[in-house]
Amino acid sequence: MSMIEFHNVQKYYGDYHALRNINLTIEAGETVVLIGPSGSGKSTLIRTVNGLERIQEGQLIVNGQDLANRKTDMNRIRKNVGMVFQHFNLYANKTILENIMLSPRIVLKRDEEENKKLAMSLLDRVGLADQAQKMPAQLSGGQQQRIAIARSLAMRPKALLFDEPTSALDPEMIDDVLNVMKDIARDSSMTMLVVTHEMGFAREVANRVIFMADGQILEDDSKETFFDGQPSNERARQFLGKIITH
Ligand SMILES: Nc1ncnc2c1ncn2[C@@H]1O[C@H](COP(=O)(O)OP(=O)(O)OP(=O)(O)O)[C@@H](O)[C@H]1O
Repeated sequence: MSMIEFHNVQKYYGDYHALRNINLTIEAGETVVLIGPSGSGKSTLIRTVNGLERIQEGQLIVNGQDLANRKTDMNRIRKNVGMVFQHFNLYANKTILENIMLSPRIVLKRDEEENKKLAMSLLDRVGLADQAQKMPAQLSGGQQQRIAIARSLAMRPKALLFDEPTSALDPEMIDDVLNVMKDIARDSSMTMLVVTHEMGFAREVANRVIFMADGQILEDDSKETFFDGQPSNERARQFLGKIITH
């Protein structure tokens, strides 16, 4: 069974056709990078995968569940599919440790001691074990984003969605966040769908690169084809030329 399957998916905002006949299959363990110009539908596509946006037509199967079916339990989907946003979205009035422990405690009813142990090991994994008792506002943007990633991992999801996770960060913080993401991508049990313009990340750890424009997928290549062989689609080639700086 594939982790994520789009079959002829259509998504509208009112009259606006935001996703046009999306067909896409992502296998468990794959790291897929989604690129494309502003307004091409990247966020919309990624947000349909955990039900933040509903689709109007077609079939979308995530972890074996059909998201087009209104009876599908979205909480179950969100337990298995985590999301990291551009603006971290940490709970401002809770400590870093509490931010990580909250959902597993409430949603998974994880034992308190085990929950704390896992939270501390995740803080260690993102290089911030010494920040456990701080409040989010005391941390830099890059540190907050690494906490948001640790918080997603604490649910032990099967898939993680990243929506431009480094685009709100100061340049000097970006590498620390990308290094954490690369570490997760190398873990073959995690499926990752990442909207980013960080082509270094894509070159290093992506299995595939997908190019979207006007709500359509115009190119879906292995990273080798995409970066070395040149994409066959003209717009994808032009876009790539613009975002890769040598
Ligand atoms: N809630 C909404 N209501 C109406 N239109 C929307 C909504 N969300 C997005 N859109 C429109 O859908 C189109 C695709 O938006 P989306 O945010 O998915 O693009 P994107 O490729 O992620 O862009 P960016 O790189 O700028 O974030 C845009 O034209 C946008 O204005």
